[in-house]
Amino acid sequence: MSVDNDDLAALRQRIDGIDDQILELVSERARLAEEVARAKARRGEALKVYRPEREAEILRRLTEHNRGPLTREQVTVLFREVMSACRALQQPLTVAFLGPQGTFTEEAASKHFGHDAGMSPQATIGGVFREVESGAAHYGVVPVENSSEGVVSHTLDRFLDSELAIVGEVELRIHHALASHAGGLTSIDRVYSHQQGLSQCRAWLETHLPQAERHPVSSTAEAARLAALEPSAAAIASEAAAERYGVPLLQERIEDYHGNTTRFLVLGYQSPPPSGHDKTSLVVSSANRSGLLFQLLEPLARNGIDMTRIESRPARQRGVWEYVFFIDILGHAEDESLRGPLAEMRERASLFRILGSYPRAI
Ligand SMILES: O=C(O)C(=O)C[C@]1(C(=O)O)C=C[C@@H](O)C=C1
Repeated sequence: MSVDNDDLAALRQRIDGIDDQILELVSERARLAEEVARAKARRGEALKVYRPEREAEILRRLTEHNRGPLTREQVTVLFREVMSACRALQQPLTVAFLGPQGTFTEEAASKHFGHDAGMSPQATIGGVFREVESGAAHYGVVPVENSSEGVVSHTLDRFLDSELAIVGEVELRIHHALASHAGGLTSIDRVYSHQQGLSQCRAWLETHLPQAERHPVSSTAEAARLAALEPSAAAIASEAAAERYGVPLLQERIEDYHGNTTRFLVLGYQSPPPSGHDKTSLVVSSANRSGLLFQLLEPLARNGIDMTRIESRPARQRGVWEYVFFIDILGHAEDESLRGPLAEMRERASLFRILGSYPRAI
């Protein structure tokens, strides 16, 4: 054996030793998680297996301690999977998401809950809400906004007639690929995607596929399924969806904006306690008079509360030209700094509902 081979064998032997230690430690951690489940049962909290604030705290601590060479993202993925397995030992969770399989929402749900959660694809955003409302799923994941295309209004509207709370958020970098059996761009006569996919790649399409018809469909995964059936069609979808439906990639990363990111909400019946890095989502409205919005927001401005988003939507049941405002602010509703301003807002509003306080996306 050469010296090089000796080196390699020695290094692999050390890796084997470390893997044995990791296995030993991960097993010990899993046994402790089982003990945590028994402790929760003794306190009458058996059903509260998933603790978003605790998971966020663990991930924050570990990424702060991380000295490399693994990146923050890699450490987060590893430990999310460890927690996912430990959670599944306590109770298998079912997570409804906007399907079908292969959507970006599925990717967001897996990113957040890991691969040991049971995933239940739903055809519509309303379907995801219904699955959680009926108890068929423990949690739901739906898209709420995209950095280049703005709000997913159907998600916001659905909160107006649902008791569900927001228990978490997930941010996912969205990379679109063009997938087709056509072999080359010039043979493509139609492009399928979700409306958001078509919009997020508008400039690319105008430059590279001006001749092709755009066909919006229910999801990017459905687009990949259709492109698999029609040789002269292409799909704008994730690489994972193209692979799932066996459609070759013609071009990767065709999104117009490099930082293209979608934010998803995790829905459930739970109010996570403060984690130290939280966000609060509210829906507010008031009688339609001048200065309404200023009046509602003034307590936030006066107390230096950061507002990260505001959307207005027609109030529907409340009357024509009446609006509700969906507002996100930094902090937890139980934080001392937020209690006063929120109480003042509540007094000024005719509709005031906290949709949830939850750990900020990691
Ligand atoms: O600390 C808890 O409450 C646990 O159940 C343990 C644990 C973990 O694996 O660390 C698992 C699930 C929860 O979502 C949070 C953390």
